[in-house]
Amino acid sequence: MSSTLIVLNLKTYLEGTGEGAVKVAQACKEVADDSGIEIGVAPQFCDIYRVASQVDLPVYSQSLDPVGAGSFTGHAFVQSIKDAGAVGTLINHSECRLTLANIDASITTARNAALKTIVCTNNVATSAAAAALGPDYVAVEPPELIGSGIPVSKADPEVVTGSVEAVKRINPAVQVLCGAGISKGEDLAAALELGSVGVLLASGIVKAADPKAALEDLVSKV
Ligand SMILES: O=C[C@H](O)COP(=O)(O)O
Repeated sequence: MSSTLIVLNLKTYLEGTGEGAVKVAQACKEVADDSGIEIGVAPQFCDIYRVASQVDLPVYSQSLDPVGAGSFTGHAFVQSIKDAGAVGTLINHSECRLTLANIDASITTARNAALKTIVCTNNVATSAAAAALGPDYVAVEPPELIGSGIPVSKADPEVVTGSVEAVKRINPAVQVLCGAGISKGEDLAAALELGSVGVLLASGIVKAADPKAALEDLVSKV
């Protein structure tokens, strides 16, 4: 496997019993095996167990709550997420934003459970702030480009290079992903050219008529 990382966020695009998530995850696994590029998938909470137990690929939670075992209701409990088979979690996605204090607490909670952490950010300043909290990855995504089909690597390359530079300056151990509008091989190649180590993406693959073909195109230029 190369050090490039692709994380496919299924958001709430797939309705039904979770079979759709398993099918997309299986396509990710096949393309990862063929390309040698690590591909992870972030399904709905309730599909983590189904996906992780049926497909041998890294599964991420779409978020988690910084609560321990005990008197907490309606929270995404880290130990349940881990026991369901997740290896990591997104934190502070643009569609599930947290306060800075809760981002910090979520990173600590995930790290204590040995889950990888991907903190999403919306600009260079928040990438710098996130890097100071020491996650494994910062994933910079301008919200206006999310789901737009317009790749961040073309529309706003400076937010990627600026985040890479800021993160490196603040905490060189943190790696940078980028996302928003990424769907094609040229988008991933451009993202890597800009200094990120991979991409966080969703609609371009999940909503494609043939997600496996879309994934094959995504990795075709690396
Ligand atoms: O989590 C994924 C990002 O929000 C990007 O979404 P998108 O690929 O649909 O633009």
